Order: sequence, then C-alpha cells, then structure tokens
Amino acid sequence: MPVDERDLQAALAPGALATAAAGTAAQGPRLDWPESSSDSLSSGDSDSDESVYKVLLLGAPGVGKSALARIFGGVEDGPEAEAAGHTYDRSIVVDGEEASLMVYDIWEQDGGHWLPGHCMAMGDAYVIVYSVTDKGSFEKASELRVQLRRARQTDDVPIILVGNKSDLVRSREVSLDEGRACAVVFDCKFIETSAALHHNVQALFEGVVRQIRLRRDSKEANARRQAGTRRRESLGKKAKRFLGRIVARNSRKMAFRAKSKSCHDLSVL
Ligand SMILES: Nc1nc2c(ncn2[C@@H]2O[C@H](COP(=O)(O)OP(=O)(O)OP(=O)(O)O)[C@@H](O)[C@H]2O)c(=O)[nH]1
Repeated sequence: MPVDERDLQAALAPGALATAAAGTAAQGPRLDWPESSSDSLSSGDSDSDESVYKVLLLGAPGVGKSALARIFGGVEDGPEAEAAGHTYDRSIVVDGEEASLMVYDIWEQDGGHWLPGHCMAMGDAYVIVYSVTDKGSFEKASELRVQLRRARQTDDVPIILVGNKSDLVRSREVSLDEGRACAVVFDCKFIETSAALHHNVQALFEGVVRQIRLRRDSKEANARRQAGTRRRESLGKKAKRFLGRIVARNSRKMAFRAKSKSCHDLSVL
C-alpha cells in the first residue's frame, strides 16, 4: 500500500530507517498480485517471519520505475496513483514462505529531495531499471551499478538489472543479449519486464525475495561453519583443494559462460 510522505521522510532520517520501515510495513494490509498466482497469494494472518525487506528502484527518468512499483503495490493508474506517493509495502508468499517488502520509488524524486547516498545505503536489494527503448538509460544503469558497488563494497546486496518496456518491440534499442551481457559483467541478475503488459513483474519481485533469502541463508551457513569446530585437514585433502583451485582458475571462461546462463535465473545465486 502507499505510505504517507511524512512517514517516509521520518523513515529516511539517519538511524530511523529500519525501525520506521519495519513498523509501517507490519501495519500494511496484505494484497494479492494484480495477476493471479496461487504461489504469491498472501495467506492472511500468519505467524511467519515479519522482517521487512527494503527494495530500492533506481534508474534514469521515464524508464518505468513508478509503473513497476505501482503494479507491485496494486495501485491503479490515475488519481489513485497520484495520491499513492513513492513507497509501497506489501506481504507476498514466495516458495511457501511469507515475506514483507517495502518498495521505494524515490530515486531522484521530488527535485532530488532523497539523497542518493541514503538511497544507496538503505536497501536490502536494488532493482536497477532501464528502458529497452532507450540506450542512454541502459548506460545510466551501468553507472548506477558502479556507484552502488562503491557505496556497498563490503555488502553482498542483491542487484537485479531490469530491462523494462519489452512490449515496445519496434523501438527497441537494447537487445536481450546486451542486457544479459551487462548483468554478467556487473555481476547481477537480469530480467526483462513490461509494466504495460504486467509481464514478468511478479517474477521480478519474487526474484528479489529469493535473492535476499539465498544470501541470508548462505551467510547463516557460513557463520555456522565458522562457529563449528574446524577439523584438521589431512595433507591429501589440502593437496586436493590446491589442485581444485588451479582447475577453477583454468576454467574461468567456462564459469563466465555458466554465469551468463544463470544471470536470468533469479532463483539461484
Ligand atoms: N509501453 C510501455 N510503457 C511504459 C512501460 N513502463 C512504463 N511505461 C510508460 O513510461 C512512462 C514513464 O513511466 P514511469 O513509471 O513514470 O517512469 P519512471 O522511471 O518512474 O520515471 P520518473 O518518475 O521520471 O523517474 C509512462 O508514460 C509509463 O506509462 C512499459 O513497460 N511499456
């Protein structure tokens, strides 16, 4: 649902981000996707995890960020959309588990009122949108990816590159392959959407949830591994590991190819 602008300003105050976001989202009603999917329907009141994932939409003006956010928020175009503001919270069920998302469509909004530094620091995941009909917006997406990498050097935050307006076939300036290649180079996930046709919008936000969860799970597994008692490795095992590294180095090209195959699969790391 749309969130009041004043709440949003309070939410963006340093130190208040997490608490404010969590509070607002927890109070929001659970909505169904505009397009039907049994997997995504919220199950009403449930006791599942209520932690809120903050998702920021970045991208050049006019690429369709608001259109995507409104579909997520279940807000129709027209006066309702005008009144909606720039933030949408909603719970969705992905892979049988409920997740609360707060989607922020605040990038370069309101005359730059929202500081880019804040935006880059606050997200649990980022959706960088370009329009497949606008090469300039594609280049801007790469710039944003670089900026984001700089801002979040130590964090493994999921980034999904989105080529929107895929319905505008005749005016396409960026091919599917170019989008995919860019995602591989910049180490992020990739999907093409059409907000106009509601195509892949649901897959996008479900993918965001999966990407956040995959990182959370692998972080937890790493922490468990480190906390556990480390068994002493035999010399044979060490040699095996060493050889494994060499093989891995030699097969970098293969890895690149494998990555370009998986960059559009939002359900794997
Ligand atoms: N054909 C088509 N038009 C779209 C699509 N997504 C958005 N649009 C149109 O593109 C225009 C810009 O969309 P917005 O959602 O306002 O784009 P934005 O990125 O939020 O733009 P700013 O608010 O300026 O940053 C609007 O006229 C939308 O109706 C799409 O998938 N296909």
